[in-house]
Amino acid sequence: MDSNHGSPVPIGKSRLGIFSSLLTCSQQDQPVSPGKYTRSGSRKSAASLDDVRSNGWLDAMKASSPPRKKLLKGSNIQVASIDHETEDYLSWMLDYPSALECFDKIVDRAKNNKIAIFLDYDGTLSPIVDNPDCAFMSESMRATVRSVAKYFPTAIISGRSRDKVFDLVKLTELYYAGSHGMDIIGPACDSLSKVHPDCVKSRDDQGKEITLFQPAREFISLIDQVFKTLVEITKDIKGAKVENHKFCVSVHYRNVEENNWTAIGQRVHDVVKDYPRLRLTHGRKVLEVRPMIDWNKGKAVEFLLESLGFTDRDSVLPIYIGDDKTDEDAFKVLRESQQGYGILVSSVMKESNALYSLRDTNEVMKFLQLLVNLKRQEGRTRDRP
Ligand SMILES: O=P(O)(O)OC[C@H]1O[C@H](O[C@H]2O[C@H](CO)[C@@H](O)[C@H](O)[C@H]2O)[C@H](O)[C@@H](O)[C@@H]1O
Repeated sequence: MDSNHGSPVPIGKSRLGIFSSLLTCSQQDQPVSPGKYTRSGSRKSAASLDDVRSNGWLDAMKASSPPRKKLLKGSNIQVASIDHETEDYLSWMLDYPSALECFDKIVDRAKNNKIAIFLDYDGTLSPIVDNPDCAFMSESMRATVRSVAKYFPTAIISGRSRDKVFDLVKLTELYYAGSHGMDIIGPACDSLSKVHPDCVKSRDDQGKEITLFQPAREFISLIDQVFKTLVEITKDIKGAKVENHKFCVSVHYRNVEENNWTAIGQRVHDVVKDYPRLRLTHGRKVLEVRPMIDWNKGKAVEFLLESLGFTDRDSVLPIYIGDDKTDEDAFKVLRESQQGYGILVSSVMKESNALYSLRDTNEVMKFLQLLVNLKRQEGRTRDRP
């Protein structure tokens, strides 16, 4: 397991032509190198699998012994064997078992605890699309998240600005952390202001008492200045898009022709190198300029757990679902504290600090629906005479 998530990757030039020491996260869309997970089995020996992973055995066994002949999805055609890519992915699932297959095991841990749900937005609740302004979540996903929030404290933790992610999710019953956790609205909580003097008590649009925490507040004008510069220096690159997320800036190159990636990377790098208090990170076909502060999605999870009143870590089971490199900070916090579960959303093999996996947003919705059904069933059992 790569223990260096979130820390600078070794010096070298990336495909974007940037010195990778400046990138605190490595290439996102890139799957792990072939060979890391081989068709002969998992990269780890069975003996080294921990208790949680070993509960994905059934899934993993099925995965590592796929049927010799199988029906092609949606047809009656028999194929001699599944392709190598699928076989590699199934082998990868030995290390990151399906959270759907392991659902009972996951919730079993929560028997005497409350579950708290943390959700990333892009790639988790909405599929990745070319235009970030059109990354809408489906109505069925919205209804599912609304139901989840009825039974469990639920927060969205996104790289987008808090306002933008709220405009997309549109659910007032959730808590929101925007700008990679640098802009949090959580429940009112007195104890937090002792640890974080920047906490401000406020009221939301509905008049409800809330805690507002913006640890990078002093960077707002600097970020705005850098945003304007980045818009200017990328305006002649077709497909480039720059977003101002108040505490960070995103420079998208998804729609930029590949032969211009080096140019865009170099220009962004040249701007950021003049700001020692800013750092450059790398997401899914996006470069992100962020304040150099010790704060990330993992810290946002800890902050929200505390503001929700879960000071005793044994009383809560946090579940964090995300697809991005920045979500690794949250997975890592949960993994290291052995407090909850990180679930990686990925249809390609990736190194992760998560314990489980889901393939795509559809599987995320199925998982969330299972949680809701569980609570409804518990309610029916309780109400029975
Ligand atoms: O933390 P998240 O909620 O996952 O936000 C991460 C970034 O998401 C958005 O960009 C990504 O999704 C876009 C829409 O699907 C896609 O076009 C882009 O290539 C992805 O990088 C958002 O626009 C970024 O600002 C966020 O940082």
